[in-house]
Amino acid sequence: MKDLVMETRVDTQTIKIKAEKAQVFYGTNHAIKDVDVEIMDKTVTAFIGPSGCGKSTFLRCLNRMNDTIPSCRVEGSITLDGDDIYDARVDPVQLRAKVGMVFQKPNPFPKSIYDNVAYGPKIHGLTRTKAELDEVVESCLRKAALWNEVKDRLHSPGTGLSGGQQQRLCIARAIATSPEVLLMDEPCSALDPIATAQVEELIDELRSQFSVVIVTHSMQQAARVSQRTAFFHLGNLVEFGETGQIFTNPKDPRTESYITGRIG
Ligand SMILES: Nc1ncnc2c1ncn2[C@@H]1O[C@H](COP(=O)(O)OP(=O)(O)OP(=O)(O)O)[C@@H](O)[C@H]1O
Repeated sequence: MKDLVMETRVDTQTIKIKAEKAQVFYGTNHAIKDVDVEIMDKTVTAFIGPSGCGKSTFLRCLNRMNDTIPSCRVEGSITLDGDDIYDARVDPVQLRAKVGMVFQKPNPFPKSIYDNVAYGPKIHGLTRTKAELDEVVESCLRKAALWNEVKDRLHSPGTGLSGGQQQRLCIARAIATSPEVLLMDEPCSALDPIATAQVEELIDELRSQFSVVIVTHSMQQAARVSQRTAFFHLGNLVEFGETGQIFTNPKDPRTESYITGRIG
């Protein structure tokens, strides 16, 4: 594992998201227990841990995606730039423009490539003219490393692209609202190794602009893309620190068992 860990340093100390004593229940199932986490700006944070440990549940708390699950209840405090995201005055749609999300399975809208990216800026009124919107679409497709492959077919359906291209289109769509944080739930699990490498490269570029939080089953991927890693086990956050330390010198025996393949 050691040789895979990138020696990148966390180059900012600004906290974007802070969770304190976060709890999540699905009915009586206590899925997340007392989690305290600080997500730093311009940093990639990886959530790792065995299946069912609560990584996706906790990720979805960070932009209130769990609001859409009727049995789900969130307690504790989660703030973005110091403001409580669960405050009654917070509009979840506005929150999700600031804290965007990319899912495991690429899910482009049944619209053109152009309209997939233009959708967010349009509904949030971020551009005034067609020319401005064209610029945003082009710049997001470029940032998502997709422009050259689609520039001649912007009005073809997004669903007609390959899986890897569709995932990069979903990333372009997510960054079109200029988010401050991008949540990615196993974004490469449906992709082949080449498309995975392209998305990983993209993640590294995106962190110059905002925070990225990625759930991954691949410890190699966590080691390659993240600067900080959180290890979850049975709904608890067991250990959270710099990725190099977690993979080479874990403090908790449960983390060590997981990264050496003894649990999970
Ligand atoms: N929509 C849901 N409704 C009810 N229970 C859920 C729901 N989603 C997750 N859970 C439960 O919450 C717990 C944590 O699941 P979660 O999917 O967050 O784990 P995970 O670590 O992301 O797992 P995986 O790696 O397999 O995706 C599990 O007990 C799961 O059954």
